[in-house]
Amino acid sequence: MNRQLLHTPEGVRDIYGKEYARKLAVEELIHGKLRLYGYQDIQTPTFEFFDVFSKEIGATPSRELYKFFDKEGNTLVLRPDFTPSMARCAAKYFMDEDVPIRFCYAGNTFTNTGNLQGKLKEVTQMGAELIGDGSVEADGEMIALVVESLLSAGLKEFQVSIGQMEYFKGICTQAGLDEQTENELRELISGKNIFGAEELLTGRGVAESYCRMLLKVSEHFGSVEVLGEAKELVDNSRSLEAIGRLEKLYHVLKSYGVEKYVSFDLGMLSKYHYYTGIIFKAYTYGVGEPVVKGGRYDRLLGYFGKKAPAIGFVVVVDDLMSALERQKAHVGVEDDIKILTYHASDYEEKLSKAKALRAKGIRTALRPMTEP
Ligand SMILES: N[C@@H](Cc1c[nH]c[nH+]1)C(=O)O
Repeated sequence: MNRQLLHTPEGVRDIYGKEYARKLAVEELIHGKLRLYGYQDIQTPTFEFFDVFSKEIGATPSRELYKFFDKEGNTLVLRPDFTPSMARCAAKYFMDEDVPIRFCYAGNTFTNTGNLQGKLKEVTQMGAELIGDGSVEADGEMIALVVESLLSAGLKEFQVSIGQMEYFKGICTQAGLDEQTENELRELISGKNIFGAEELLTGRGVAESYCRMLLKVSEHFGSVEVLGEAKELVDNSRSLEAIGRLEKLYHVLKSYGVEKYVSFDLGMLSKYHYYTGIIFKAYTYGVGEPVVKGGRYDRLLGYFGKKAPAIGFVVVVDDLMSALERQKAHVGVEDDIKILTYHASDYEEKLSKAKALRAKGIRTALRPMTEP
């Protein structure tokens, strides 16, 4: 037999038995929360036209996409990220809607990354998107929903770290950075490579005072006090408004009673360029990657022809499962199955017994008796 046939490629895996039962149970708990907040299920296709994830969208870099062709020669892409698909879908079916719409969804995403760190290339994500509401209350609802979703899944210790793209962008604009420098700097700062960032800024001749402000961005993380400190350092209106918004958000989060799960990090910058306001990530111990990622993307729908602010997040279910497993906090699953064995002679009798048990909600499977 060809043993190779039994293997899956690098970065994808089978999930079965108890592990899968637990994953489904967690998905159901989170789904319950999303529905409770009034989010409606939506399903978009697993693959889309390449343009939905193109460079202008600011989504996953092209080299990380799984691309293929259809018979007509169109380039198709396995979705690496739900957000552009949701934006496309909202623009298509809710073009004239002016009341906020709430979508929730679950499915797998695919990224063709290197084989480093044993990262999965196919992961299950569950998410929610609130489209058409640009308010700080909408930001608050999203963060509260993240907290409640994680709690409902059985996670107890986690932190939702909140950043604001506009704070950083405000300083970049004031410092007169071109787009390329801004992008390079964003990557260095997100990777906490401060030496690299300093080298870049001095190399590009950025004024000393702006260099200081930009390099300081990565130091503004921690509890709500960091907002005051960050405000002291800047004098451009864009960055100041960003801080003002975070202060209001903190107030909303206190009303939800979730502030103890929240911290701030102004150096948090996403690899996605479609974010325009707050961005956030939830971390817990046991996994290096965030278990939740999200943010505001007020201009993305415009790309698909609908002007509407939007905010959303995804729970990376596979990473959440790893964390729950390591923390020994996994949900209990009922996996008792009653097995009824039968001979050819008593099949009818066993079948009616199985039917009666199933009618009572008892999981029952029939199995032919194997002769010794
Ligand atoms: N799709 C984003 C998360 C998100 C959902 N909605 C807005 N942001 C990600 O994968 O990081």
